[in-house]
Amino acid sequence: MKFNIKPISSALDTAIKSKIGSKTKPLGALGKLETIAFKIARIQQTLIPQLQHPTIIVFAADHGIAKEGLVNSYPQEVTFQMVMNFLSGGAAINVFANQNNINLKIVDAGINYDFGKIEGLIDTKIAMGTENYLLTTAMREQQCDKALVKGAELVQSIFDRGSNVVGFGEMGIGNTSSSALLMSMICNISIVDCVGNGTGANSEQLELKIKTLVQVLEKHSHVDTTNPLELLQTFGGFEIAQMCSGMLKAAELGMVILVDGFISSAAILVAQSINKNVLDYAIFTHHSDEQGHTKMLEFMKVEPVMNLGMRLGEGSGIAVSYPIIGAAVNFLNKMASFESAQVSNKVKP
Ligand SMILES: O=C(O)c1ccc[n+]([C@@H]2O[C@H](COP(=O)([O-])O)[C@@H](O)[C@H]2O)c1
Ligand SMILES: Cc1cc2nc[nH]c2cc1C
Repeated sequence: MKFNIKPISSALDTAIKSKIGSKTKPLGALGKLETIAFKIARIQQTLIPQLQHPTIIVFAADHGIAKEGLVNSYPQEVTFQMVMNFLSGGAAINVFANQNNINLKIVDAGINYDFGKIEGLIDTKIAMGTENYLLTTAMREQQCDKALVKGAELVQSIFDRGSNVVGFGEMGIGNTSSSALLMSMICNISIVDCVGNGTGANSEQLELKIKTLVQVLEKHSHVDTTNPLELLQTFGGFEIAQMCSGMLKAAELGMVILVDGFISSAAILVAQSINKNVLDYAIFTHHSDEQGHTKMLEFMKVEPVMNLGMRLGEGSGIAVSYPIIGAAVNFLNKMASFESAQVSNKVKP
């Protein structure tokens, strides 16, 4: 798949900065809100940006490795059980998305469960979960390609329905392990520094998780670390692959991309090694408590909107931070300027 992501033009940068500077506040006093407003105005190439039809997509999939219980605290079934919970409106993401009027889409990217015909679940299923990467690659090449196509198509359909801001959330028992492996390979950071507690591993479980992932890396020691698609195929998950291509498509369409926690960030980590420009379109909504997230964010040289010590996934960080992002757009559009409000902007020399 090819993505044609335009680097963002800097033609409006001075005008946007000057509009932010003209507002009735001391220079820089809105802190990070100013950075967010600047970024969104830049993505949309306008001085009056709008957030239209915000949508969070929750990509859910299973991981072969999780059947063994070597890297995960909760059983694999929790993936489909939580998807049922999403569909009946009882999960954290339902509560926060409703609170902030965000559209929610739940996607079966490859869950190890047959849902039959079920209302509200989008079917982009590639298989009943990935293979166990202790034994073979997580995906076959065609499966990885198919996942990339489906993720991009889904984002295109959301754009076609009038959305210009899209958040990427996920659910998948075992997916912090895939994310840590991808991070270790792409960032060239020891796996020990990429692995964290996931859903809540204790010290013994964490030790086993690290030991297992070291074995996985030994098994795949010949993988080409400069080839992001090979990495995705070897260590990825179907939800991570679909998020990755969805993000690249969103950037191609000029949408604002909202990134959630560790797994969502791992997806854009892969995406940015396919096309660096994707980062220009992305807002990292929160700093997850998952151990590896700090170094992953540092590697991409990005600063998240907030840190509430959350480590849930589902797109919950996106939904909770959304009012902050709305505030950034609102101040840029609605605050008076020194001139319009006739407030003196003369500071003492
Ligand atoms: O988003 C995060 O930063 C985050 C951090 C830790 C865990 N999670 C969620 O927990 C699940 C994966 O954890 P694990 O321990 O099974 O690999 C998956 O469903 C994620 O949504 C999510
Ligand atoms: C209960 C539960 C809810 C989740 N939501 C995202 N990942 C999750 C993992 C578990 C275990």
